[in-house]
Amino acid sequence: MNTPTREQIRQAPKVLLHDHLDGGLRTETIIDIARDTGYGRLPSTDPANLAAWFQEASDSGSLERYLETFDHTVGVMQTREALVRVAAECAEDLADDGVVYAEVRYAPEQHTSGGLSLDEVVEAVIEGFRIGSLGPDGTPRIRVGTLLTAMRHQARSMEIAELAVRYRDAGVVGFDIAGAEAGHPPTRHLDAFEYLQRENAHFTIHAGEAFGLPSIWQAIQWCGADRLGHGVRIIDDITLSDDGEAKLGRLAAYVRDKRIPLEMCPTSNLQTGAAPSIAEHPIGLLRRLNFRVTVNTDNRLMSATSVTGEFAKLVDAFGYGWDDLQWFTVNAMKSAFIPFDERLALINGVIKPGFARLKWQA
Ligand SMILES: O=c1[nH]cnc2c1ncn2[C@H]1C[C@H](O)[C@@H](CO)O1
Ligand SMILES: [Zn+2]
Repeated sequence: MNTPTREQIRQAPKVLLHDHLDGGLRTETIIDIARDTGYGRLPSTDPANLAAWFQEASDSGSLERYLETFDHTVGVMQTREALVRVAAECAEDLADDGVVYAEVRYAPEQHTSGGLSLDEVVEAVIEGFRIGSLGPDGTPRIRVGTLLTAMRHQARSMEIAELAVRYRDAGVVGFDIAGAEAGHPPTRHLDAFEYLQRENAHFTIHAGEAFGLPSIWQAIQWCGADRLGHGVRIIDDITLSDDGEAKLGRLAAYVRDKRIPLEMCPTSNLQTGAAPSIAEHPIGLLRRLNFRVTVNTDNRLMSATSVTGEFAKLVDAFGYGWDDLQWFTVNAMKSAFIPFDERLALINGVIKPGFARLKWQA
């Protein structure tokens, strides 16, 4: 079996569960829309400088400061035209990166200052994903599902959860909460999570990124999260002895036993200070211990990354081979919020044959 090169990784059929729509805009698009809509606060109107600005400003080591950069992306996503364009380009960019299934999230409540209703926002984004998913021959190259996020410092989670249920048959596959984690525990939104459970709906919760085990514990044991956004701090409940043997605390054991998916985003974690380097990122240990680890981008613009980029960094840091990359990918597909038979069809019909072809390529 060969060692995966970057170009081969790009060609592999990949799955992405944690990617923010407002964290993945093309810089040219931000500049175009800012010009057309009169948004005058961009730090630069040169695409390369603007890209560098986003990356540097996101490198602060603090989640709160990292989140400030979204003012500019959200700022240019306030019209139907802008939302359709951004979503279409997102689907195109992911398909060009070899992603075959993606769940992309954003917070509808942040896109109404130009006068759109929540429903109009959701419909514009779904339309953009539909357009951007189509290849030149008119057949889809990628499947994109939407996750609707509620901002954890706001009080609109119930409304957004209802929105997610209302659009569940039109392309919305789940719900999430995001934003500053410290001081905003998941249980603040318990009514929304309980409502979703009664509706048999799926949700993930950003937890264990900028705050530790109590956040993860609440997300799972109080709120009933299907998956954890990041979840890196679960390592605080794992002790390693000198000979490398790991002892799992009760919460870590629960997460592993129940196969709760971890939506890990290595580069983003370095920028917000949740991990010191890729080589020291908890993903290495969690993969070794067979937690249900998935690999994600979080914010492609802020981290200047892609799924291919994240995989390539892990190959470099941990010496991962094709079997590891396929394992992450199958984990992600198993953990997706679409029906079981559709997940299985993608695993057996697209992912496994695609990896098999690349593994033995000369
Ligand atoms: O990694 C993250 N942690 C918490 N919140 C985040 C992260 N990345 C993006 N967000 C926020 C900022 C966006 O405006 C919002 C919706 O996508 O979600
Ligand atoms: Zn995120």
